[in-house]
Amino acid sequence: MIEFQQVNYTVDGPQGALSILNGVTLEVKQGESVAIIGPSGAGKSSLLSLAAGLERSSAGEVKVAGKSLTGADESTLAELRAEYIGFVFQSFLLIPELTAIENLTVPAQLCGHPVSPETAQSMLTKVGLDKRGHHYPQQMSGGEQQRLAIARAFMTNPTILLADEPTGNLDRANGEHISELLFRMNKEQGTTLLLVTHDEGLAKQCQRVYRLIDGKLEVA
Ligand SMILES: Nc1ncnc2c1ncn2[C@@H]1O[C@H](COP(=O)(O)OP(=O)(O)OP(=O)(O)O)[C@@H](O)[C@H]1O
Repeated sequence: MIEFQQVNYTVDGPQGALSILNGVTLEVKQGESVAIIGPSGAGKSSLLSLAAGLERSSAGEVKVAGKSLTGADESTLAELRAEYIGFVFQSFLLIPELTAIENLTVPAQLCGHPVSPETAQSMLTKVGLDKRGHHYPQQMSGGEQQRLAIARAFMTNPTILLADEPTGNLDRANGEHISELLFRMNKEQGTTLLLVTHDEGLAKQCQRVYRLIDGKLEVA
């Protein structure tokens, strides 16, 4: 479902070219769960961005659902994302002008997966935000915003969920609640999970764990 073949990723840093990924090869099959761990700045978020087609590899090939992202134009990448991918960003990327319910319904509509406010409300209940539907993101705590971002990623029943520190801002109880939700989706809907996490408990629940170090993946 997700394939990286000898992927390099280099960006322009203040002191010239900065190599972030250097020959990353990874295959995640449908329904698998894989965690990526590694030190801060190792390139974990960059790896997820490449898998989502939000960034482009400098060399090698990235494929999603058998389709190559390398050389694909922006509209093809947008279609692939809308069809297959849910993304939980480290910074949430909620829309400040929209209420919690609207943060679920509007992006789903824009991706061509319209959902009713009732469906959105039941997703809010699943993530423990049932009383927050009419609140705006700035009226919610960091952990609540994170749960809303996770609910948004689930709205379209994505084939692939890419999540960057999905339990990062949550206390233990809420973190466990969210990981339970992630793995329930993984089992019930066959969702392919690729997670970046510092949460050892979450990583251990995944079928495979890799460490990203010096631009390369090694089995953890
Ligand atoms: N577009 C860019 N331009 C310049 N530097 C970048 C760019 N994108 C990422 N970097 C740098 O690449 C490195 C890897 O960043 P990335 O966010 O992927 O790491 P990470 O492993 O997810 O870190 P963390 O665990 O702290 O979130 C960092 O040093 C970052 O500053």
